[in-house]
Amino acid sequence: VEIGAVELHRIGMPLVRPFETSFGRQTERDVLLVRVLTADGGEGWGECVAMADPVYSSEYVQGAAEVIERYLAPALLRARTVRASDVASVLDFVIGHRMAKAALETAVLDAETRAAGISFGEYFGAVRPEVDCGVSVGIAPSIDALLDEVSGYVEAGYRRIKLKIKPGWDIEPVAEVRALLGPGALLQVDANTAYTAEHIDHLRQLDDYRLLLIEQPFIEEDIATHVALARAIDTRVCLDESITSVGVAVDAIARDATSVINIKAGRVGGYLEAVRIHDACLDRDVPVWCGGMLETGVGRAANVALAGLPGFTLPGDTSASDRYFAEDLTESFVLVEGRLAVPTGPGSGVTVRTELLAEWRTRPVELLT
Ligand SMILES: O=C(O)CCC(=O)N[C@@H](C(=O)O)c1ccccc1
Repeated sequence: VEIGAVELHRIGMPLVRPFETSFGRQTERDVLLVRVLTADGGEGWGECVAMADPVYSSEYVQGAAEVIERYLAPALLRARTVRASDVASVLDFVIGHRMAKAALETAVLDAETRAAGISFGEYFGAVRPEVDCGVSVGIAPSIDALLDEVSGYVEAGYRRIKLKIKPGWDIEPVAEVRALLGPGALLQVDANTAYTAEHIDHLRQLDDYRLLLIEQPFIEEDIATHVALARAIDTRVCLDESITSVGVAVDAIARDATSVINIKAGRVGGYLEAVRIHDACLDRDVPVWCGGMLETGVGRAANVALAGLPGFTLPGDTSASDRYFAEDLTESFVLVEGRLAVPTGPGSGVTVRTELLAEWRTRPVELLT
């Protein structure tokens, strides 16, 4: 596509309930959206998944907006005519800033596929018309509150429960939820790097609860301790924050640090790298699932399309819109028998509701040409 201009949109969306993890408590999303305008009047949208503060990764929304304004959008505008598959190389003079780059690449991909009349699912190689959905459950104020929230999600039909854990909130919540769900239900935990090597013996207790996996117990850079844990426990070790590219994924698998991977397009620089990680994992019989970053329908649509690929054999954090938002920025994603349908329309297949964009805006639109 020929890039005419890039717009940065910033909106605030309250969460229907606080979302607590080992790195903090969130009550709203500060969302940065990128809109690419093509010379022939087309458009494409991309959602930046960076959080308001650099507590999950080093990226944060205001930083992403600035690196797009100052470096990434000018480079894309200078390149003028690009395919989505060119964007990573146009932007690779900037080190890191993967979530910012992913938003731009996705906007170009959306514009390109809309113009070509093909869906993200077709472009990525999705093989299923709908995907099994899991749900991520935050750290709760009490065990009773946790069990209430989990019961609601079971009622809603979610096919997998993921519990956030941290030292002091792990074995008991897992034991109580396992008792509530029964022995066969799909259950996993996510530590978001909250543990250290000293906790390996403690984490061994998780083997009593038939978990699908334990996600990212240690810090992003510490592959060796994930290897030590994988040797010490039966529960599969899954990486999230550590996996920033296909090269890192292949290395972590080769070192037996992980045997299942959470793929988040924003974390790895975009959906094209996400598909490359999927393909590498498929070749190595490593199952993958689609992670989430509380996306609006813009990012959610792309995640659901990605989750349609053959190697996504575990339910992802691809929840319905109402898991996080009273109202979505696009058409709502509604769970049907614990599944979401892969959008079939051109591009992402969803439409940004411009009246809500205007209503929820927290900053003036930035037009970059
Ligand atoms: O369902 C979702 O979109 C959220 C799933 C989830 O738990 N995301 C976590 C994570 O660590 O994977 C997260 C949330 C917010 C910010 C960073 C990470």
